[in-house]
Amino acid sequence: MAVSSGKIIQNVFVCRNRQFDSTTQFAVRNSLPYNQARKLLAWRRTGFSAMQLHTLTTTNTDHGNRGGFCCNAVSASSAALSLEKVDFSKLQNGSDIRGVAVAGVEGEPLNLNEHVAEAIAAGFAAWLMDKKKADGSKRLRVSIGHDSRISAQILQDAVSRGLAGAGLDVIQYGLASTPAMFNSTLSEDEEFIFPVDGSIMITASHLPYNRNGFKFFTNAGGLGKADIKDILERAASIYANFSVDGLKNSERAVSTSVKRVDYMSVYSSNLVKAVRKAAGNIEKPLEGFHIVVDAGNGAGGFFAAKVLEPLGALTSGSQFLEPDGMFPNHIPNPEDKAAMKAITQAVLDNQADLGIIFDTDVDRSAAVDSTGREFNRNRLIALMAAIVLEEHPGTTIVTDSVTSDGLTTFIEKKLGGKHHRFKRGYKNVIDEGIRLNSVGEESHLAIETSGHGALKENHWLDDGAYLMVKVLNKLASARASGSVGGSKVITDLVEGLEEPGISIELRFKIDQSHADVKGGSFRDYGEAVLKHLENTVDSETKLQKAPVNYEGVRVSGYGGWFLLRLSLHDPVLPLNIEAPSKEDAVKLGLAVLGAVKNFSALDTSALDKFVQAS
Ligand SMILES: O=P(O)(O)OC[C@H]1O[C@H](O)[C@H](O)[C@@H](O)[C@@H]1O
Repeated sequence: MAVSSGKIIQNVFVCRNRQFDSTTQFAVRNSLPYNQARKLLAWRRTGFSAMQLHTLTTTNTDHGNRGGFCCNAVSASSAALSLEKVDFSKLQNGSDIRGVAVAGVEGEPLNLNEHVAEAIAAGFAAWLMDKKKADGSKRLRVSIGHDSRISAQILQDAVSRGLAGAGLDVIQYGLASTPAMFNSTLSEDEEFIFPVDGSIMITASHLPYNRNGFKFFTNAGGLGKADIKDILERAASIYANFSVDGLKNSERAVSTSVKRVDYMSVYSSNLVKAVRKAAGNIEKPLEGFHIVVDAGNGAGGFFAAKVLEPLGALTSGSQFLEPDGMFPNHIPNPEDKAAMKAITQAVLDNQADLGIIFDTDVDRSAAVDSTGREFNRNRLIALMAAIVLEEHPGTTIVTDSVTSDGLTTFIEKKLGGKHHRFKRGYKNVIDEGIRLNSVGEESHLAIETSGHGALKENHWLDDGAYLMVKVLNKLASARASGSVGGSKVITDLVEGLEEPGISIELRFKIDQSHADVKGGSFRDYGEAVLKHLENTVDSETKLQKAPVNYEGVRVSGYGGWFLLRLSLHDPVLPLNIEAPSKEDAVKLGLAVLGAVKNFSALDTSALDKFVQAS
């Protein structure tokens, strides 16, 4: 694909958002299709401009940057600004920022409005200038992209103001994937103004429509927890110095430093080139394959038109490619049962060779073979491990903690690799892959059951689209070597993977208002539960603690295993059980229940129900 189809589109004027009056709202709402009208209602309390609504609807109907671009403009109505007290530290979610960006959901007050977003962007700008030791002789540049959320536009404008106000150049990519944003810090093309010094993706992954957030990148990768904390602290002091008058009056001179580029075309064309190269420079290596894509109305719809079709694949029957931040069809999440059912049905209905599904911001993916067999969670890891171990015999595969025993046997006995089961959390898994290499242990793949997977060859970037490119390479090379169509080559790669009869995850909430927790931290309480469970297991002859374990308490018994651990972010103890049968799973469940029953701030009702239903 010719890169020149992208290019710089235009300078963008980024104004502060204004609330428009109810007559205008009514007029605009009545001119909208049903979905957009619902979005407008959701937005009433947050305030946004008529032009932004125009942008929103254009984005929604003009999927995947297929050539249409729209420009923000200054709206005319009066400002309605307020600066509420915000606890910035609450916006940290591990190595991401997440918050409530749309008001109206009970119990979920808005804490990520445009002013907060502007302060966070200014905080990132300050952090980046320190990091890059910018001395003012060169303007730093930052790219901004977003997924399909209804708050995307307002946050993109606010972030642009925060960056440009700090003296940085801003390049907006519009609807984009998270991995593409990281990529823009790495690849080079001055004509398209990249590499950028930093990048911001506006996304809350698969969370409900009212949430949003940010992920940050430099060419060293995604920012970690400590950097996010630093940025939020800087943002809090910047915000403390905002004043209503200052915000009203300072339409800062940012218009010259904000531009738009169709970067997704560049990124997609690189994926196309990668598949062509792997297939021996064949122009259409997927000719004859029928592949359906389910983007769940997130940002992944580009994959059908901009990757699969140029490679020759038929994509009819693909679904939910249009961005729609209300996610009306299913949650864009390859771990979600309804989402996997939807893509499986599409594969079967269309008699397709393969199905591909992405999460909202395309850093996660899963596949479905032509028989309707799902390749997510452990099976996706087995598939990727098989592909990577063919290329790098003996390499270590790093995974999260909830992977199955059968996967270890498969990687080690069948594929001849090493399985390093580490902690939950994509950043933990990726950082561990990088660390292993730095201490001399070769690792080429770090992957989570959630569908986040990163390859060393791809800069350790967790890219759902790139994982699927590796799968496409297998299809293409099978075709090149004369095999007939279909996805048998994929199915065969996981042959021999032992799968449990039953696999469940139950999540026990810790009641933070309970007298046993009050005043203390839920983490301490959770740790106490885990310690007690560990002691109980030690005295149980039928249960054995995993000899090597990095997170929580993992125990084998009754032909299966369980893992109880603290959630990375929430006051929750997730319990995973896998066993040959329901009966065995219940025995494991009862062992857990027996150990934790006296912790009355822990809600184990889901486990009670599970063991009683046996
Ligand atoms: O610990 P949990 O609550 O199960 O959450 C764990 C998950 O948290 C986030 O969503 C991360 O992006 C995932 O990489 C991680 O797997």
